[in-house]
Amino acid sequence: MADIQNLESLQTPGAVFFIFGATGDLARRKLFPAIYSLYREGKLAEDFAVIGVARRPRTPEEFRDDVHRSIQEFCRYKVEDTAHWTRFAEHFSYKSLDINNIDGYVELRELTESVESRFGIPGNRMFYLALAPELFGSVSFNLQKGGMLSSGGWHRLVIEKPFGYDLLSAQKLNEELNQVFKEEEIYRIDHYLGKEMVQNIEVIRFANAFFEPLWNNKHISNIQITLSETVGVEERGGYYDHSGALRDMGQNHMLQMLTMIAMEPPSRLYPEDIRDEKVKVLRSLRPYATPLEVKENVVRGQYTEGESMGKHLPGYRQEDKVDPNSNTETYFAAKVFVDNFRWAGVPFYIRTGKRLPVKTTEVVVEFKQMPTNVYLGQKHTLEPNLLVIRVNPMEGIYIKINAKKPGSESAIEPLAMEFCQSCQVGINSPEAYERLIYDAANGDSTYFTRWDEVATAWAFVDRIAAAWAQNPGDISTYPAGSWGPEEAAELLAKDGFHWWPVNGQEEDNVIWISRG
Ligand SMILES: NC(=O)C1=CN([C@@H]2O[C@H](COP(=O)(O)OP(=O)(O)OC[C@H]3O[C@@H](n4cnc5c(N)ncnc54)[C@H](OP(=O)(O)O)[C@@H]3O)[C@@H](O)[C@H]2O)C=CC1
Ligand SMILES: O=C1O[C@H](COP(=O)(O)O)[C@@H](O)[C@H](O)[C@H]1O
Repeated sequence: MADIQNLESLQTPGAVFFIFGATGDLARRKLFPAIYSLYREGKLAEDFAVIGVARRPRTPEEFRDDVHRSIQEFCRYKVEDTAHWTRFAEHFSYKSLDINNIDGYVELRELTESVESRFGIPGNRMFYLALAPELFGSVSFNLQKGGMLSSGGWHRLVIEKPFGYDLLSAQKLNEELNQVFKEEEIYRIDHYLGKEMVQNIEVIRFANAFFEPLWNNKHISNIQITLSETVGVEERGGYYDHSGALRDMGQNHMLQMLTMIAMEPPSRLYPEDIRDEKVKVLRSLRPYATPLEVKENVVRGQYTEGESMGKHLPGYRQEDKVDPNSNTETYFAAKVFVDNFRWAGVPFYIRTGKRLPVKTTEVVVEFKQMPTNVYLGQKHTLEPNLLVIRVNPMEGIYIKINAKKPGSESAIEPLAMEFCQSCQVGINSPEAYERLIYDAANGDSTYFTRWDEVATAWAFVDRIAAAWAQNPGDISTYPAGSWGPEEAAELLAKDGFHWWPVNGQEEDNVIWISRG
């Protein structure tokens, strides 16, 4: 394993990065731009190579043109210097190959060995599978059979979500992968774990003496996690209609964020120590015992036609490649409990959905009210204190406190003290995929999901999915461009809470003090 204490100063070790699915959407929008950003920042050593693999024929020049276009469109750095571009692009090769056909792997091995000898790469190979999950098993088996795993260096498999459709299919997939790769060689991507502010949750919690003593059920009344999107299903209707919001966002990104908020401090910052703490949280999630409990605690919804920013939006059932009678949820909200000493009795409210009014990822930690309100006589109700962690698109944190209105005798007003990281750091903030590719190349698995995390998350989610499957038509609707079904507000109202506004849509009465 790399010396993870010194990662910030490391260049990646010499390696070949294989991108299986190199003609696909993920490679174009995320992977090529991430590799280019790492190169621009000097984080990739010169002894690297990228081999793109997919069925479509491409000459090396055509492939490099694809990469160039993707960078110009999606990367935070643009290509400006031709000589610099040529030096970067010469590291890229392409192999047209049907993953299921073993014959092509002989040529792939020959190409790999010639590239390794040209750039002096010591046999380290990282296989990034930007492919449909049905192909994961076949490709890993054929990599072994085709002699791609017998070079002298390390071999790592990076795989995209979804990791299975439920616990059973995930177990089957994992068994297939384990026939070829050891657990420590498998890097399961959850790109939310690569986001700056998701990683910052750990620092905010474990590097600030005034949060940790309050971070428990004695002082926190509830926690809200929102992952809202304005987009619909775009071109991914075929995949999404089979998946739905619970599997697409809930099983992975939402529960991973919850673990970062709820985990105990690890004794050391080694990957396995952190992952041990995260899996303990997942094991402590209170399972819904009956379909009735699911109904009472989990809201599901599907968007109908609506409007956003003056634009008419179609309903989900009218989207491309979606069944016109589909009951797939495009929204869910849930009340979740973490049954351990720290969190007993504190509800975690989580929600995600497509076609909501704003794109945002935010965590709101709401603190308990003061034991008594000494200002009640002066007719002041006190707002609860909040800590808000903004993950996306705004990055930063703010705390909301009550303060005396300057100049008045007794008026109290809520005051938000904000650090806006995205305002300060802006364009230099690394994209999630940059960080994750960099970490995988350096052998740091901290921000990848371990098998027991994936399995435990599926076990929790499967109960919800099974209850829904008993009554598929029992789904609420919400107009596209709204905040989801009304039942989601009732979920909190029953407990005396409400969803706090997100993404800068704060209440008018708050005074802002910002740095950034
Ligand atoms: N796109 C995104 O934003 C995200 C995607 N993901 C996941 O990433 C993975 C890839 O997604 P995405 O890029 O959108 O998918 P695409 O459908 O756009 O791309 C799939 C790629 O797989 C290649 N491919 C398909 N079958 C074969 C085969 N038999 N042999 C060789 N290559 C093959 C295709 O190339 P060709 O047709 O030339 O063979 C293409 O390059 C999926 O698991 C998805 O769930 C996860 C999060 C976000
Ligand atoms: O994994 C996924 O994430 C995206 C949202 O990611 P973000 O980084 O833009 O917040 C979501 O649109 C997609 O459906 C899902 O598969």
